[in-house]
Amino acid sequence: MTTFHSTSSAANLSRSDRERVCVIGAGSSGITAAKVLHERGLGFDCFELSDRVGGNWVWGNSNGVSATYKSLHINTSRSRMEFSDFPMPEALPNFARHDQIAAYFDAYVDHFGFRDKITFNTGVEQVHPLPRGGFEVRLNSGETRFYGSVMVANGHHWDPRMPEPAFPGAETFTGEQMHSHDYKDEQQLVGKRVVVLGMGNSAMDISTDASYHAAETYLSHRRGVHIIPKYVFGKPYDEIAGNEKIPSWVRWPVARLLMRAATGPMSRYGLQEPDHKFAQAHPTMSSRVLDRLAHGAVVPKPNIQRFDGDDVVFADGSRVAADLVVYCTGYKISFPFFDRDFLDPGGDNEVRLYKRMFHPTVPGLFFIGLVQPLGAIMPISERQSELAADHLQGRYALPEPAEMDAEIDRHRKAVAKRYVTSKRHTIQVDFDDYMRVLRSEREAGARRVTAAQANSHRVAA
Ligand SMILES: NC(=O)C1=CN([C@@H]2O[C@H](COP(=O)(O)OP(=O)(O)OC[C@H]3O[C@@H](n4cnc5c(N)ncnc54)[C@H](OP(=O)(O)O)[C@@H]3O)[C@@H](O)[C@H]2O)C=CC1
Repeated sequence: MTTFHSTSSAANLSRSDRERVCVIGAGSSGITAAKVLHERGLGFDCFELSDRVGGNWVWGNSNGVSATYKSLHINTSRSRMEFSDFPMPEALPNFARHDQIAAYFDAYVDHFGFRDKITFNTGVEQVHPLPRGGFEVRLNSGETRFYGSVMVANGHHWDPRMPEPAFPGAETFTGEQMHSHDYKDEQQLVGKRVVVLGMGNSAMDISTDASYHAAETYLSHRRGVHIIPKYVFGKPYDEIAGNEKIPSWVRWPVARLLMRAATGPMSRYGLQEPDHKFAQAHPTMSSRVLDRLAHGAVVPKPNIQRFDGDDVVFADGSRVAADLVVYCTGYKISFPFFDRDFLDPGGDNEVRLYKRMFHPTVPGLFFIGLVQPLGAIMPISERQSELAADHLQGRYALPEPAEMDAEIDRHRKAVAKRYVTSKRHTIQVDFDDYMRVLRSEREAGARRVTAAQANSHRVAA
């Protein structure tokens, strides 16, 4: 990673600039960061492209980048996704719909009273770390401001990843091709012969929608996954052994047995058997797709091999005529406001961050919610925001750069060992384990503060 040097002449920030934080985005992670800063009495501005909070969860969001579709229901249960100090209303279903979640986020902002700190309809266009510390931030209004710290919460499910390279014949395929990000409602599927590609949660939802509205639905996949039903033995699946006190070596073997009992092998549904164990991939959750496969309303197919006129040809040589191919092939991590030679996850989705949130060489640059958990992101963003705020208030100290680098390397090795090799897993974390890591890191950082204070007293004496 290269170190960026700003061209700005504003090398020194005023004291009030230095104490101020810029929060990028008012989605689920941005509002969490803003709420913590607000409660701690720290000065900040939060910038949001849209005219409202909620980011990805706002269907038809005016920011133009929400991935939400009309039928979307979250796949983490109410008790596991709610903020620690703001319970989700009990009247909500266990797996809430997008508009219920967006309303919950709206209510959170009003409950804690920081809406006036969010500047709506305003994008952050550029962030330059300054050589002597702090950041120059340019807004799409043309205004430039200076901040001591930046909390990046721009999300990582908005920049579509198309198959790379494109399948042979894609340029002459006579049907329509689109990414799941452009799927908004069932009208786009009505009466069509649809091929859905992928085995993540977008593919499950869209193939299920298609099975009710399209003429034919095919689910094409290059790798099998363990599809998890939303309820297992009458309980939301994520409540079973979901507790940060339970280590993952206990949690996952138990979960594996339960899931195996609940669904049986994936080949019974005509799908490929996974080449990995349960919890070695980002979880794919859907009770409904299993039914639709069992009903023959969704027809499983191997990966797309090529296109031929209006035919989609699959890896096993079978072919179907199709009107629409929906690529549910995931997302790129993108920071359009950073110079590429400063920070660019590129096509590989790789970002080197200490404890998945601290830039190791640029003080004051924090990333909130830049993880893909086996679980919900909101409680994680909350804990990350508390840690960043502790750091800003001098209650949490980072270790030396070499130690941060070593931790990042260790983490990358562990991710490579634990998860299936895929660009979708570069920022994967195990929810309960990571929550525990953040808790113990908070304590470790507090001890570093005490040690540094003791040291400086010794030097002064
Ligand atoms: N209901 C909900 O709450 C929903 C949540 N989500 C979340 O949004 C995020 C994004 O999900 P999603 O959009 O499904 O994307 P994912 O990244 O999770 O999944 C992408 C899928 O596409 C496959 N793929 C990628 N590239 C290719 C290729 N070139 N050829 C063939 N297959 C390919 C991947 O296979 P491989 O594994 O081999 O790389 C994987 O099966 C996830 O965190 C998900 O949980 C999404 C939809 C609904």
